[in-house]
Amino acid sequence: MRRLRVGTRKSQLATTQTGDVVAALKKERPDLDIETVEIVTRGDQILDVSLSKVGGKGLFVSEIEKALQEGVIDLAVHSAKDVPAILAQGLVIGAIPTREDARDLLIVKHGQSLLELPEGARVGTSSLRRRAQLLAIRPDLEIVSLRGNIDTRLRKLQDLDAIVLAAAGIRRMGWLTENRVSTTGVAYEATPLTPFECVPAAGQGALAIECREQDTEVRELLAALHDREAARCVTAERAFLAEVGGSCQVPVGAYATPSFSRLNLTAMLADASGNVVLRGALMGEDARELGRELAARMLASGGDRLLSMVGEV
Ligand SMILES: NCc1[nH]cc(CCC(=O)O)c1CC(=O)O
Repeated sequence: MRRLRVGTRKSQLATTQTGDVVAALKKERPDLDIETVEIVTRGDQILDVSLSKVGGKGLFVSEIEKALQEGVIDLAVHSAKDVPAILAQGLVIGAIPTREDARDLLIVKHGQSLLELPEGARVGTSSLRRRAQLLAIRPDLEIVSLRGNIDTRLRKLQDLDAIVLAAAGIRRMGWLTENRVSTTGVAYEATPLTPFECVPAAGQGALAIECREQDTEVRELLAALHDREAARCVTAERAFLAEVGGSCQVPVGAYATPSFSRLNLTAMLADASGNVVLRGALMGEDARELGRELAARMLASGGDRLLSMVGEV
């Protein structure tokens, strides 16, 4: 086996996640020579503009995909929710490891729940999906744009009443114990938002390891890290996303859970103000088909009009 080069973004979360995957690979194959290659993406460089304005989450992934295509790296570890619905030419998701908590976490400065936050409280998030769903429950909130890595965002809570982050990232960093988020010098109370309050983003909480389609050696190696159940759920969610044409310019959520041999998929489409939140749920056997079918039904029952309004917000 040749030497393996693993690509990662440079953020603390990305390098931690990549470190976990590299450790798992080394355990599987102690003989491998594995090198980590840090790649600075445009998404990491442009921090002063909201993602929905600069072209979406693909910005975190496209440079890394190029490095894969060119053979500069052999595999890349992504947060599954940052991976666009359609991959670059010649690339595949070689493995989806066991999923972490998929929920969003409301992290509050003074320990209240979403319903207890004071009138007009300032809540930081740049995600249109989170914004719409928070405003649907609490229209009085002032949603403040918040970008940067999760460590940066946690620091910005200093000037706000609450922020929303994915539970998975905080947990993987080792900063979440019970309902408490603590990192250097700060500790805050946190409450998970249920998927009924806030449908998570497609793939949230899961990692996606991308590689070249033709690279059978790497694909065989990655099969050892694959979690079939997590992959089925993420596949259904991503099929929904692909069908609605979603990037993070659209408030869209999709979350699947296994239910015996079937999957239960819940999805959400909204306008950015949270005035209209369309939810749907469907069960099915085939993950891809389920995602497509729920998307088709929700688009047909008003979702298509919601999506066409998004540019106007
Ligand atoms: N877009 C940034 C991003 N990509 C993945 C995660 C969290 C970890 C995950 O969902 O696996 C985050 C931060 C956040 O939304 O809080």
